[in-house]
Amino acid sequence: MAHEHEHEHEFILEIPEFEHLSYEVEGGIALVTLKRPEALNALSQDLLRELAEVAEVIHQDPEARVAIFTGEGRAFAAGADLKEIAALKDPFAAREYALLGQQVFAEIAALPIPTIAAIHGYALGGGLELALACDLRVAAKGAKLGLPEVGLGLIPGFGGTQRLPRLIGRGRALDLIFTGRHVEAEEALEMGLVNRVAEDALEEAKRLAQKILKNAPVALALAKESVVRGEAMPLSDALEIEADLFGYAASTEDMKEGVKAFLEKRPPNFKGE
Ligand SMILES: C/C=C/C(=O)SCCNC(=O)CCNC(=O)[C@H](O)C(C)(C)COP(=O)(O)OP(=O)(O)OC[C@H]1O[C@@H](n2cnc3c(N)ncnc32)[C@H](O)[C@@H]1OP(=O)(O)O
Repeated sequence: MAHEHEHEHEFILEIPEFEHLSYEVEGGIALVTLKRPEALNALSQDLLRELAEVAEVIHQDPEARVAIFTGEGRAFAAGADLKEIAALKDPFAAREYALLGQQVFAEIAALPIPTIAAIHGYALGGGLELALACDLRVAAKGAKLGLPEVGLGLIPGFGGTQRLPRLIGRGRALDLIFTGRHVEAEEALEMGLVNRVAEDALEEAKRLAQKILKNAPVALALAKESVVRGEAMPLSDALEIEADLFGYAASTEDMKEGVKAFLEKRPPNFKGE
């Protein structure tokens, strides 16, 4: 233990060797790129497990202040891997499969930093469900989003029946779930399914991340925590949490700096403390 003690100020982040995705961080932005372009980034169990690992890396990486999820090739992700779904032996195996996807996406949804899905090409089924586990969605013009599962005799099983109605309302969600239709970026924007539409989704997601990065890091984490925890509670309890987290935010050095900078008519210099 003495040895560990000597190095207590050194923190070495171990990044696993990923096979089906890549992870890089630049200027506070963590970029996760799905890398199964030959299958339109279909979410195999191996890829899902790597997504869980990368969520853990993001959690631990002090350099990662906003995360963007994107896909290599011509799609964000065309859903769960249908070859693997075809091989599921019985309802129990299929239930485990849904639970795996749900757990992985729950870990992404619970990340303490803002997350953005940069969607181009297709975000279908599990691919859209991954995007729904992110805080924000940016779509490229021409992108197609949908939950086509009922056309395969399935239902959305990686959180789609829960996160979609919470995001866009029950009526609009059931329209997409019952018809399985693909909505284009512009319609997705109208229904509140995406936050922004641009020529280049990744560039726009990076611009959005830059705007977010100007703000106080602890405040961002607390704001997200308040929204996420509040969703699962009655309003009166959730408001209490909001007040507690507001109290916490008000005790940070960044709050002092933010208010001081405003009064001195200069941009703030936040330290994340
Ligand atoms: C709980 C979650 C459940 C689910 O997510 S269920 C799955 C929901 N998703 C879907 O149903 C979408 C399936 N994919 C498609 O409908 C089509 O693709 C597209 C409309 C997205 C694109 O069509 P096109 O441009 O003609 O490309 P292509 O030749 O179909 O796809 C290129 C390669 O990608 C493979 N692929 C696409 N989606 C999946 C998938 N979801 N699972 C496994 N493989 C997939 C194909 O098979 C093919 O591969 P090869 O070149 O070897 O024929």
